[in-house]
Amino acid sequence: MKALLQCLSHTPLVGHVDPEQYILEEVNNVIDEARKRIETFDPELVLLFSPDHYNGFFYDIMPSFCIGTHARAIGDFGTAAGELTVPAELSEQAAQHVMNAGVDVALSHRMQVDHGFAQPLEFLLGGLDKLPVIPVFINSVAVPLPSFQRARLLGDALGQYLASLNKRVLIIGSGGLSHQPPIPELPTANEHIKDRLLGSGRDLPAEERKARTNRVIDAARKFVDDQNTLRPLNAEWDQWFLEVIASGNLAELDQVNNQDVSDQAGKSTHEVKTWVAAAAAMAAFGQYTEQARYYRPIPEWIAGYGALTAAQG
Ligand SMILES: O=C(O)CCC(=O)/C=C/C=C(\O)C(=O)O
Ligand SMILES: [Fe+2]
Repeated sequence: MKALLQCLSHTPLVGHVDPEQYILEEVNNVIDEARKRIETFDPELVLLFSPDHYNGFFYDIMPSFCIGTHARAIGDFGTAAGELTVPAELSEQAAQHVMNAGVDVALSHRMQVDHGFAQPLEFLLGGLDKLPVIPVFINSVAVPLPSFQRARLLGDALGQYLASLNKRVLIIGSGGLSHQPPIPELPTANEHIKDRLLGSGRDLPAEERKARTNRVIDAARKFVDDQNTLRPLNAEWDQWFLEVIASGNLAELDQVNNQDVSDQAGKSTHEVKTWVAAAAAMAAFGQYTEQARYYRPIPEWIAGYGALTAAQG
């Protein structure tokens, strides 16, 4: 088996605002099982698709997609901080291959990443530096957003390249499903936040980082009490999306309209494009079959929380 697909929601709220113990245990069990499957697969390389939340990518220059040859996690919300182990040459070759395939991707020799990248590496592999990781950013919050089709084509191009390497590749999609946590938006931001979104947020003072973290925690507590304080989770949309990913009929998503997704499932639901890209990369290795699936709306995490594993065959 040359590739294994693991899609997993992330949440910065874990450990800050948690659901009831039995739900926490259920999720921990899902992660443990995913981790065991990965250990058995014994990957030599990881392809990780993740969004960012205005911690590494800003409106001074916002690419739709970016591949890193070096990446450092900032350690927000208590996630791990430090360098990822990135195979620089492979990342650069992968970027060239993607460009040759007709998908224009940015390249970063100094990528700054947040919990979107760090959390799956910690949960699934036990740390940031356990295995070589090609980090791929997909803009999922800063309009204008890339389309579902472009995310699929990005994933397909990367999968084609990795399939040629003759390595065991773990492909991870980090984020989703329906959710709309409080993330500032440029048109409605005050002057200070606007400046942060334009790039000064790259190096946030500790006090402001703390305030920002607390703001999200407060919002989660309010959301638990009243799910109309933010856009409500949409389990029906999530189940539909999971079914499409599991079926492998990814081109079905090409027609999905970004505005409809924001309206129906929440503005951060675009993070599921990491799943689309990851599944498309997996499909480039050959037909895949779903191995495991989990879904539960978890208001404490402001998330339709899900996981999906697929293997070749
Ligand atoms: O306060 C901010 O600017 C950012 C808040 C933030 O990072 C929230 C992130 C939420 C998720 O990553 C998620 O639910 O997927
Ligand atoms: Fe996120």
